[in-house]
Amino acid sequence: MAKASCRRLRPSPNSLPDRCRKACCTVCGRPCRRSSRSRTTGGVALCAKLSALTGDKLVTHVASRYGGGLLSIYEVLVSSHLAWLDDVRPNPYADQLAKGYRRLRFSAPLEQEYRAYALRDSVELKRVSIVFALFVWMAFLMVDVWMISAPLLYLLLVIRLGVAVLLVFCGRLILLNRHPRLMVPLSLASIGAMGLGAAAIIAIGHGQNPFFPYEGVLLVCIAAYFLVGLRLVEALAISFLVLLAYGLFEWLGGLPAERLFNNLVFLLFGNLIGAVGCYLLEFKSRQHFLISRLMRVLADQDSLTGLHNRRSFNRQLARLWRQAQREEVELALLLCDVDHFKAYNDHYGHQAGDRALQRVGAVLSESARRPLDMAVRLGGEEFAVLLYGIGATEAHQRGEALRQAVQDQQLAHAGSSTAAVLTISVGVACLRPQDGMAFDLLFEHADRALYEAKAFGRNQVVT
Ligand SMILES: Nc1nc2c(ncn2[C@@H]2O[C@H](COP(=O)(O)OP(=O)(O)OP(=O)(O)O)[C@@H](O)[C@H]2O)c(=O)[nH]1
Repeated sequence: MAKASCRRLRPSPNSLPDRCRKACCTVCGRPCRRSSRSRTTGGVALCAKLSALTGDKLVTHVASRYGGGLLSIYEVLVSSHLAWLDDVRPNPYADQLAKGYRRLRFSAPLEQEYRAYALRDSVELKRVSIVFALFVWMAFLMVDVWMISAPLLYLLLVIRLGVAVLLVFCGRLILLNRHPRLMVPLSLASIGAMGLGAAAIIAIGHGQNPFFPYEGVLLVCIAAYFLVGLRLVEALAISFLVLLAYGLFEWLGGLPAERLFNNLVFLLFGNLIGAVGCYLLEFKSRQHFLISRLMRVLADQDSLTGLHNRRSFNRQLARLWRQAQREEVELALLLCDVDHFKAYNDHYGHQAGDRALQRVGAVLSESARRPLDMAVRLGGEEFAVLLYGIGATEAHQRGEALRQAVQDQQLAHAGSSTAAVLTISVGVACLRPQDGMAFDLLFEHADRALYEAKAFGRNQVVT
């Protein structure tokens, strides 16, 4: 029944009611394996038969059986490889991976982050390339001397040396890397200068020697696609400008139309190959960025609550300890332990226990919203909140607010001898880091306070 209405309502899968979405494969419309949740969050639903196939077999099957275009095959392959992403969402990197980026563009904040990453990632490439470019540019001087004679040669030498001076200027700034924002404009200026210079030299050279090689223009374009770490759109723009200049200069220089046409066709196809390669490189670079960032987040995150895990906490505590010492401010640590949690598990079951921990985690995460604060699940039913630049009195108040907020969640706890609802005990410690003081001390103080809070009857804050 669901399948029949589904077929009738096609071709707009997104307008289908949830039951129908759940029932239909994106490719063939047959009942699928994946849930409506994963379908609506960007994954591609697959019928049982398609899900059983992998790799080449899957492509062949889709293409031959259903006549699907390149787009469908791409979606089927990408979605089947990234099906695991549903387990770690919501997360901006996972969301973007699942959504795709065929147009080589992420959503706004991620796009900025990627560009900064790509810039840092390509600094070394840019440095090597600019030196290499200068070397090759000057090596072509031999071709000029060999194929062109004076007085035209002098004009070529002026252009070649002029471009070389510009390359040295840009190269120096690129090697120093004092102004990261200038790296892309400097790369574009270097490529542009070489492209326009080469186009002018070739057009002038053809005036005297029709065999003067024009392929140097293509070398410059290939450098734009592969050697300077430009994004595809930047490489395409500068290459287009270089080709335009080449066509214009040759036309002004009087190159026969048939030869100009042949040369341009060759250069265009060379650029096409470069652009496809550059697209694939950028696609992979973006994928690497998303996956590596996602892995970093997952490695530092507690999978149940989404809070920081112990590893992330240890690293951050050591870092903040040093910073607090430099800035001469206090660090506060609130150690929180859920009261009678074993009894909660025993009474309501492990799944309910997990949900309760998630609720406690959400309350804690609300209390650590400033950039240098952090909420952590240390393990089991033990949590911590690290607060930067906060004194003992305020830290105690924050602990009390936390305890109250957890109690206000009103999670019934029939197995507790402390209260009718789930509660936490909080141990608070506050220290101003000094020379020779280890950050373990903060932890020890908070642990002792927590022990006292438990010993004095639980559901309370001890500083
Ligand atoms: N549901 C669930 N339970 C967990 C998890 N991690 C640890 N636990 C349970 O948490 C319980 C902790 O028990 P205890 O260490 O005895 O602490 P408690 O019962 O809270 O006693 P007090 O701290 O003295 O109030 C154990 O039963 C663990 O199985 C988890 O991820 N999910």
